[in-house]
Amino acid sequence: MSSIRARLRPRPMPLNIFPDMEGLPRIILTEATGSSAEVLLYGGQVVSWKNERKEELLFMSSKANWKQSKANRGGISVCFPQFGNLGSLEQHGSARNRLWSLDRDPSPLPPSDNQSSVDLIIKSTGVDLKNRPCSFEFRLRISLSAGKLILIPRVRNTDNKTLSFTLSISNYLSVSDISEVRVEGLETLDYLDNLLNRSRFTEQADAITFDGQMDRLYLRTPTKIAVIDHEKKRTFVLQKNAMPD
Ligand SMILES: O=P(O)(O)OC[C@H]1O[C@@H](O)[C@H](O)[C@@H](O)[C@@H]1O
Repeated sequence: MSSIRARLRPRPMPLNIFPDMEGLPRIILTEATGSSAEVLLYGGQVVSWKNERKEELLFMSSKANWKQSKANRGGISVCFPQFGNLGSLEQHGSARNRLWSLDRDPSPLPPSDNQSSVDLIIKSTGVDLKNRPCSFEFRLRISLSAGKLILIPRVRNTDNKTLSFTLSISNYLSVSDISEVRVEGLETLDYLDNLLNRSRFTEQADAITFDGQMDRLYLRTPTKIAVIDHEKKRTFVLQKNAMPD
Protein backbone atom coordinates (compact mmCIF):
# COMPACT_ATOMS: atom_id res chain seq x y z
CA MET A 1 0.00 0.00 0.00
CA SER A 2 2.72 2.43 0.97
CA SER A 3 4.57 1.83 -2.30
CA ILE A 4 1.38 2.60 -4.31
CA ARG A 5 0.90 5.81 -2.36
CA ALA A 6 4.51 6.75 -3.01
CA ARG A 7 4.08 6.16 -6.72
CA LEU A 8 0.86 8.21 -6.87
CA ARG A 9 2.30 11.21 -5.04
CA PRO A 10 2.78 13.98 -7.65
CA ARG A 11 6.44 14.56 -8.32
CA PRO A 12 7.49 18.19 -7.99
CA MET A 13 8.14 19.89 -11.31
CA PRO A 14 11.77 20.99 -11.71
CA LEU A 15 12.57 24.65 -11.22
CA ASN A 16 12.81 26.80 -14.34
CA ILE A 17 16.41 28.07 -14.23
CA PHE A 18 17.89 29.86 -17.22
CA PRO A 19 21.13 31.75 -17.74
CA ASP A 20 20.23 35.36 -18.55
CA MET A 21 21.95 37.52 -21.17
CA GLU A 22 24.86 38.06 -18.79
CA GLY A 23 25.11 34.32 -18.07
CA LEU A 24 23.73 34.64 -14.53
CA PRO A 25 21.27 32.03 -13.25
CA ARG A 26 17.72 33.38 -13.34
CA ILE A 27 14.77 31.47 -11.90
CA ILE A 28 11.36 31.92 -13.49
CA LEU A 29 8.29 31.33 -11.36
CA THR A 30 4.89 30.87 -12.96
CA GLU A 31 1.38 30.14 -11.71
CA ALA A 32 -1.97 29.09 -13.15
CA THR A 33 -3.47 32.53 -13.89
CA GLY A 34 -0.44 33.48 -16.02
CA SER A 35 1.46 35.81 -13.70
CA SER A 36 5.23 35.30 -13.40
CA ALA A 37 8.27 36.41 -11.42
CA GLU A 38 12.00 36.26 -12.12
CA VAL A 39 14.63 35.88 -9.42
CA LEU A 40 18.40 36.19 -9.76
CA LEU A 41 20.63 33.99 -7.66
CA TYR A 42 22.91 37.00 -7.62
CA GLY A 43 21.63 39.06 -4.68
CA GLY A 44 18.55 36.82 -4.30
CA GLN A 45 16.88 39.73 -6.05
CA VAL A 46 13.42 39.61 -7.65
CA VAL A 47 13.99 41.43 -10.94
CA SER A 48 10.56 41.03 -12.54
CA TRP A 49 6.97 40.43 -11.46
CA LYS A 50 4.33 40.40 -14.18
CA ASN A 51 0.60 40.14 -13.66
CA GLU A 52 -1.68 37.82 -15.67
CA ARG A 53 -1.88 40.50 -18.42
CA LYS A 54 1.95 40.36 -18.66
CA GLU A 55 2.28 43.92 -17.32
CA GLU A 56 5.51 44.53 -15.37
CA LEU A 57 4.76 45.55 -11.79
CA LEU A 58 8.32 46.31 -10.64
CA PHE A 59 10.72 49.08 -11.59
CA MET A 60 14.23 48.07 -12.66
CA SER A 61 16.89 50.68 -13.34
CA SER A 62 17.97 50.85 -16.97
CA LYS A 63 21.52 51.21 -15.61
CA ALA A 64 21.37 47.78 -13.93
CA ASN A 65 24.46 45.75 -14.79
CA TRP A 66 25.10 42.60 -12.80
CA LYS A 67 28.55 42.09 -14.30
CA GLN A 68 29.88 44.84 -12.06
CA SER A 69 29.26 42.71 -8.94
CA LYS A 70 27.44 45.50 -7.24
CA ALA A 71 23.85 45.94 -6.15
CA ASN A 72 21.43 47.14 -8.78
CA ARG A 73 18.57 49.46 -8.07
CA GLY A 74 15.20 47.90 -8.72
CA GLY A 75 12.96 44.89 -8.30
CA ILE A 76 12.82 43.60 -4.76
CA SER A 77 16.05 43.31 -2.85
CA VAL A 78 16.93 42.14 0.61
CA CYS A 79 19.03 44.34 2.89
CA PHE A 80 20.87 42.18 5.43
CA PRO A 81 22.61 42.09 7.91
CA GLN A 82 22.36 45.88 7.90
CA PHE A 83 19.67 48.23 6.68
CA GLY A 84 20.93 51.48 5.09
CA ASN A 85 23.96 52.91 6.82
CA LEU A 86 22.75 52.04 10.32
CA GLY A 87 26.07 50.39 11.18
CA SER A 88 29.64 49.93 10.02
CA LEU A 89 28.90 47.63 7.06
CA GLU A 90 28.43 48.58 3.40
CA GLN A 91 25.12 50.34 2.59
CA HIS A 92 22.25 47.82 3.01
CA GLY A 93 24.60 44.95 3.92
CA SER A 94 26.21 42.22 1.83
CA ALA A 95 23.26 39.89 1.06
CA ARG A 96 22.33 41.82 -2.07
CA ASN A 97 25.90 41.39 -3.39
CA ARG A 98 26.21 37.66 -2.79
CA LEU A 99 25.59 34.72 -5.08
CA TRP A 100 22.82 32.78 -3.32
CA SER A 101 22.34 28.99 -3.52
CA LEU A 102 19.17 26.99 -3.92
CA ASP A 103 18.08 25.77 -0.49
CA ARG A 104 17.29 22.07 -0.80
CA ASP A 105 16.23 21.74 2.84
CA PRO A 106 14.03 24.73 3.70
CA SER A 107 12.56 23.12 6.84
CA PRO A 108 10.36 23.89 8.73
CA LEU A 109 8.46 25.46 5.82
CA PRO A 110 6.29 23.03 3.85
CA PRO A 111 8.00 21.90 0.63
CA SER A 112 7.50 24.23 -2.32
CA ASP A 113 5.94 23.07 -5.58
CA ASN A 114 9.03 24.30 -7.44
CA GLN A 115 7.06 26.09 -10.14
CA SER A 116 5.70 28.99 -8.16
CA SER A 117 8.20 29.25 -5.33
CA VAL A 118 11.89 29.04 -4.73
CA ASP A 119 14.00 28.68 -1.58
CA LEU A 120 17.37 30.41 -1.44
CA ILE A 121 20.12 30.45 1.15
CA ILE A 122 23.36 32.22 2.02
CA LYS A 123 25.66 31.40 4.89
CA SER A 124 28.02 33.77 6.67
CA THR A 125 31.47 34.06 5.11
CA GLY A 126 34.85 35.06 6.50
CA VAL A 127 34.12 38.70 5.62
CA ASP A 128 30.81 38.60 7.52
CA LEU A 129 32.51 37.02 10.52
CA LYS A 130 35.23 39.67 10.51
CA ASN A 131 32.58 42.40 10.77
CA ARG A 132 30.11 40.54 12.95
CA PRO A 133 31.67 37.60 14.80
CA CYS A 134 28.67 35.29 14.78
CA SER A 135 27.86 32.75 12.09
CA PHE A 136 24.41 32.63 10.52
CA GLU A 137 22.29 31.12 7.77
CA PHE A 138 19.90 33.40 5.96
CA ARG A 139 17.06 31.77 4.02
CA LEU A 140 14.63 33.41 1.67
CA ARG A 141 11.49 31.84 0.23
CA ILE A 142 9.89 33.66 -2.72
CA SER A 143 6.37 32.48 -3.57
CA LEU A 144 4.12 33.56 -6.38
CA SER A 145 0.36 33.10 -6.44
CA ALA A 146 -2.50 34.87 -8.22
CA GLY A 147 -2.08 38.60 -7.54
CA LYS A 148 0.45 38.01 -4.77
CA LEU A 149 4.20 37.77 -4.28
CA ILE A 150 5.34 36.70 -0.82
CA LEU A 151 8.91 36.89 0.49
CA ILE A 152 9.70 35.03 3.71
CA PRO A 153 13.17 35.82 5.13
CA ARG A 154 14.47 33.61 7.96
CA VAL A 155 17.67 34.10 9.92
CA ARG A 156 19.28 31.28 11.89
CA ASN A 157 22.01 31.92 14.41
CA THR A 158 24.42 28.98 13.94
CA ASP A 159 26.73 30.21 16.69
CA ASN A 160 26.59 30.37 20.46
CA LYS A 161 26.87 34.19 20.53
CA THR A 162 24.21 36.84 20.12
CA LEU A 163 23.55 37.78 16.50
CA SER A 164 22.40 41.35 15.98
CA PHE A 165 21.23 42.54 12.58
CA THR A 166 18.80 44.77 10.76
CA LEU A 167 16.79 43.53 7.80
CA SER A 168 14.58 45.09 5.19
CA ILE A 169 12.85 44.05 1.99
CA SER A 170 13.07 46.92 -0.50
CA ASN A 171 10.34 47.12 -3.14
CA TYR A 172 10.73 49.19 -6.28
CA LEU A 173 7.24 49.44 -7.74
CA SER A 174 6.48 50.38 -11.32
CA VAL A 175 4.11 53.36 -11.31
CA SER A 176 2.99 55.96 -13.81
CA ASP A 177 3.92 59.62 -13.29
CA ILE A 178 4.79 60.03 -9.61
CA SER A 179 2.31 62.92 -9.34
CA GLU A 180 -0.45 60.32 -9.94
CA VAL A 181 0.56 58.24 -6.92
CA ARG A 182 -0.75 58.33 -3.36
CA VAL A 183 0.46 56.29 -0.39
CA GLU A 184 -2.02 55.51 2.39
CA GLY A 185 -1.24 54.08 5.82
CA LEU A 186 1.65 56.33 6.88
CA GLU A 187 -0.44 59.26 8.13
CA THR A 188 0.34 60.52 11.68
CA LEU A 189 3.58 58.48 11.81
CA ASP A 190 6.95 59.93 12.74
CA TYR A 191 9.64 59.83 10.06
CA LEU A 192 13.30 60.63 9.55
CA ASP A 193 13.93 62.82 6.53
CA ASN A 194 17.09 61.61 4.76
CA LEU A 195 17.19 64.80 2.69
CA LEU A 196 17.42 66.84 5.92
CA ASN A 197 20.13 64.91 7.79
CA ARG A 198 17.63 62.45 9.23
CA SER A 199 15.69 65.14 11.10
CA ARG A 200 12.59 63.73 12.76
CA PHE A 201 9.09 64.95 11.79
CA THR A 202 5.50 63.79 12.23
CA GLU A 203 3.46 63.16 9.09
CA GLN A 204 0.62 65.68 8.91
CA ALA A 205 -0.93 64.75 5.54
CA ASP A 206 -3.95 62.46 5.14
CA ALA A 207 -2.04 60.51 2.49
CA ILE A 208 1.45 60.89 1.00
CA THR A 209 1.63 62.52 -2.42
CA PHE A 210 4.74 63.53 -4.34
CA ASP A 211 5.74 66.82 -5.91
CA GLY A 212 9.51 66.25 -5.86
CA GLN A 213 12.21 63.96 -4.51
CA MET A 214 11.40 62.31 -1.19
CA ASP A 215 13.65 60.04 0.90
CA ARG A 216 12.09 59.24 4.25
CA LEU A 217 12.26 56.51 6.84
CA TYR A 218 8.84 56.11 8.45
CA LEU A 219 8.91 54.68 11.96
CA ARG A 220 6.63 52.09 13.56
CA THR A 221 4.83 51.43 10.31
CA PRO A 222 1.57 49.45 10.29
CA THR A 223 1.33 45.93 8.87
CA LYS A 224 -0.38 47.21 5.73
CA ILE A 225 0.09 50.22 3.46
CA ALA A 226 -1.41 50.94 0.05
CA VAL A 227 0.26 52.54 -2.97
CA ILE A 228 -2.46 53.84 -5.28
CA ASP A 229 -1.64 54.67 -8.89
CA HIS A 230 -4.52 56.74 -10.28
CA GLU A 231 -3.32 56.74 -13.87
CA LYS A 232 -2.73 52.99 -14.10
CA LYS A 233 -5.82 52.37 -11.94
CA ARG A 234 -3.72 49.98 -9.89
CA THR A 235 -3.21 49.56 -6.15
CA PHE A 236 -0.32 47.73 -4.52
CA VAL A 237 -0.99 46.56 -0.98
CA LEU A 238 2.26 46.04 0.91
CA GLN A 239 1.85 43.79 3.90
CA LYS A 240 4.40 42.73 6.51
CA ASN A 241 4.27 40.26 9.35
CA ALA A 242 6.51 39.95 12.39
CA MET A 243 8.81 42.75 11.22
CA PRO A 244 8.65 45.46 13.87
CA ASP A 245 10.93 48.45 13.54
O1 LIG B 1 20.55 53.23 -3.67
P1 LIG B 1 20.60 52.02 -2.80
O2 LIG B 1 21.93 51.81 -2.14
O3 LIG B 1 20.09 50.79 -3.47
O4 LIG B 1 19.57 52.31 -1.62
C1 LIG B 1 18.21 52.51 -1.91
C2 LIG B 1 17.63 53.58 -0.99
O5 LIG B 1 17.70 53.09 0.33
C3 LIG B 1 17.11 53.95 1.29
O6 LIG B 1 17.27 53.37 2.55
C4 LIG B 1 17.81 55.29 1.26
O7 LIG B 1 17.14 56.16 2.16
C5 LIG B 1 17.78 55.87 -0.12
O8 LIG B 1 18.52 57.07 -0.15
C6 LIG B 1 18.35 54.90 -1.12
O9 LIG B 1 18.20 55.41 -2.43
